[in-house]
Amino acid sequence: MPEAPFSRGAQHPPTAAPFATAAGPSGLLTSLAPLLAEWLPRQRWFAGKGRPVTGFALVCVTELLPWRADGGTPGLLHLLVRAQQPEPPGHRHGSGCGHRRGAAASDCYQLLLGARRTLPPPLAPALIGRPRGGPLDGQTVYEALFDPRLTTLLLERLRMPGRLGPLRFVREPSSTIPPVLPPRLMTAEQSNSSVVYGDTFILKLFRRVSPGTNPDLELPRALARTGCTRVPAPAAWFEAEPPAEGAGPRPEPFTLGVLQPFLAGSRDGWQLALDTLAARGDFTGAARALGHATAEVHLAMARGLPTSVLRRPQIEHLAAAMSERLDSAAAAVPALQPYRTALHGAYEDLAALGRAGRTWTAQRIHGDLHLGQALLTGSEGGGGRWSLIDFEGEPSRPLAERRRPQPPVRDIAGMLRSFDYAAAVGCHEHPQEWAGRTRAAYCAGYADASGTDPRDEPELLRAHETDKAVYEVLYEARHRPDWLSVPMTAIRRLAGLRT
Ligand SMILES: Nc1ncnc2c1ncn2[C@@H]1O[C@H](COP(=O)(O)OP(=O)(O)O)[C@@H](O)[C@H]1O
Ligand SMILES: O=P(O)(O)O[C@H]1O[C@H](CO)[C@@H](O[C@H]2O[C@H](CO)[C@@H](O)[C@H](O)[C@H]2O)[C@H](O)[C@H]1O
Repeated sequence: MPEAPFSRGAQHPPTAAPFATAAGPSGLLTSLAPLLAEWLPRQRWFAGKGRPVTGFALVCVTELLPWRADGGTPGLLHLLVRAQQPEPPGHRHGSGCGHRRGAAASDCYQLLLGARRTLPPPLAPALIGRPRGGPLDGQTVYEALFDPRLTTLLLERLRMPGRLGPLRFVREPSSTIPPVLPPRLMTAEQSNSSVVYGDTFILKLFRRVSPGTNPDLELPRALARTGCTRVPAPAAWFEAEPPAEGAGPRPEPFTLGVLQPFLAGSRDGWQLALDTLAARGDFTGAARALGHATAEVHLAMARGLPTSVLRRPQIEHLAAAMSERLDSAAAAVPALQPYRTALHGAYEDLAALGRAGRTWTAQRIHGDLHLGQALLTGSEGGGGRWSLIDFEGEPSRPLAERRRPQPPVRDIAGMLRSFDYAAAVGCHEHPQEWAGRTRAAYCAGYADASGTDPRDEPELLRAHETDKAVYEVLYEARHRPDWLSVPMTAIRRLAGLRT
């Protein structure tokens, strides 16, 4: 792929004036490639772990801040690059984020690179390397999100929207973003990267990106329009409109980052559950309130976005997709093999209900709901309030699939799986009992607010729980092999075997 145009930005925060564009610098990618090949696979958010990176292709590059050769000021480069890798073993269908050619795949990543002559000591952990040749020769290149000067500039871009080369910065007209908010990079384990500004806003930068609006922008905006206050409403965002690749059509814009209010002092449900377990406390009140909050968000999504009815063909298709995911996961994680037949049974039961004339409503859902996606502000005993975040869906699923209406029980199954995880990781002496009590409270809270008790549809719930546990097996095998036993215990239970 030829190097894409290199867009030069203004040195100061954007104005409404158009930005100048210069021709692309030759040798940029060539000089960065060996450094990125070493650095990228080490990042928590790199999705292609375990497979070599065989090359890079530039999708677009934008100079957000020009660097000075004498090292006077840092520079900031925004890149979208495709990392070329062989397909993973047992791969059936793509992530939807990348291109595929033969047995090769290439996911597109968003990179923000700082460039300075020398790195001050506090930025040492951000080092990527020193390119040889190319326009960055003589500079030190680093992860820009560690540098408060550069993350401040990003906020400025969002505060005063406009275009810069392929990038478009948008602010919700009703939102006010103050000019000076000290930034700090979040250090939590994440699938993306987030910067908190003065405890007022949080900017999430998507790392693996694909054409089309990210549901983590689309759904919170739609929920805000319905008046639902359970989800922080986007205040600003930015996207890229990269040039067409080859003779193909111009891709849809890629959502790159979303700024939303920061829920200061909040605690996430995962930490809260573990703390409660450690203190041998009761989590059922919190779970009930969380079920209530989940139902409120589901009702708002059903009001504000299209819904559909799942009849026999759609139910059979849903069951077949689950079966396919199971086969694909079992090819990648052999530990699943002994349980395949029994697990397929859950999907067959679902398909049988479809054949018998059962129908369900599908709607937009969260898509990857677990305790870590629920934030409690205030104390749960003293009138605390749950909010839900991170509507991106399961990161490894194709974007089109994540944006499709689905049965809301999919989210409920996700949260029920999370109670299982908490009981296992929190070392409860009777994990299944604790998880059972917590599940019952959550479902009861959901039923109170929605009038629908998920336990009344056992086949639907079991099929979704099984699908989620299979996803988790793959997720843990790739990201946290030490935790593989947690979803594997559930797999054995769901397959009807003793744990
Ligand atoms: N609006 C918010 N207010 C407070 N903390 C937040 C907010 N949004 C996200 N966080 C924190 O950032 C973490 C990562 O956010 P998340 O959207 O889940 O990113 P990722 O998709 O990278 O996992 C969350 O677990 C939470 O601790
Ligand atoms: O929060 P993300 O969008 O990055 O979601 C991914 O990572 C999650 C782990 O951080 C993973 O969740 C799994 O582990 C959780 C405990 O750490 C547990 O509460 C969840 O139930 C379990 O699924 C999630 O699956 C993955 O998509």
